[in-house]
Amino acid sequence: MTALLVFESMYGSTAAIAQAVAAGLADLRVPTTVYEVGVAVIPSFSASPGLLVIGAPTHQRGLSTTGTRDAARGDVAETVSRGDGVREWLDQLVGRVSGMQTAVFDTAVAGRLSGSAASTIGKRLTKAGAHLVVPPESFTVSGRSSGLLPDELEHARSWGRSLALFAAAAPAR
Ligand SMILES: Cc1cc2nc3c(=O)[nH]c(=O)nc-3n(C[C@H](O)[C@H](O)[C@H](O)COP(=O)(O)O)c2cc1C
Repeated sequence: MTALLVFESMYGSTAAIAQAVAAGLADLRVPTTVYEVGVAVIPSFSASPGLLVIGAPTHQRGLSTTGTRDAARGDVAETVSRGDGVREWLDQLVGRVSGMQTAVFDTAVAGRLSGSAASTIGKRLTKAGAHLVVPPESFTVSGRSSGLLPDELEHARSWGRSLALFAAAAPAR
């Protein structure tokens, strides 16, 4: 099995989680290609990855929009993602994911009211017929642009290892 991981990130935290998840998959011998969403091609039916993993920062309790990305771009000299985000990438993807094994994650601040980009992505994928091998996962940042809480990279690597196990155990579709 191989995996494709596509992420969006403004300040770098979701990018760092993406690399740690890929390292966890690699720990269990699942080669994983990681792409920032702006350069990620849409997987085709003929070249479908065994597992598609998608991650994004939580903005306004869900996926980023042009407006929230512009707001983030006002905070720093350069953001990691410079164009469209996962929301727009999913618009192109949803017709092609029926039966695909997927997993989704986000970064968010701690709290009951923070919302979850991963939950939004997961709903769109399952509605389009994809299978989530594990529930959506959130990794916690300490604030809007102040980075990940300690231990979140190890949490992400461990989640990556669990993805490899669940994807391998899932029935063929
Ligand atoms: C415009 C904007 C809106 C945000 N809204 C939320 C939110 O509703 N809930 C939340 O948990 N975090 C929110 N955040 C904080 C982001 O989750 C945080 O910036 C992100 O996890 C950092 O990841 P990144 O470094 O990959 O961009 C918001 C950030 C921005 C810039």
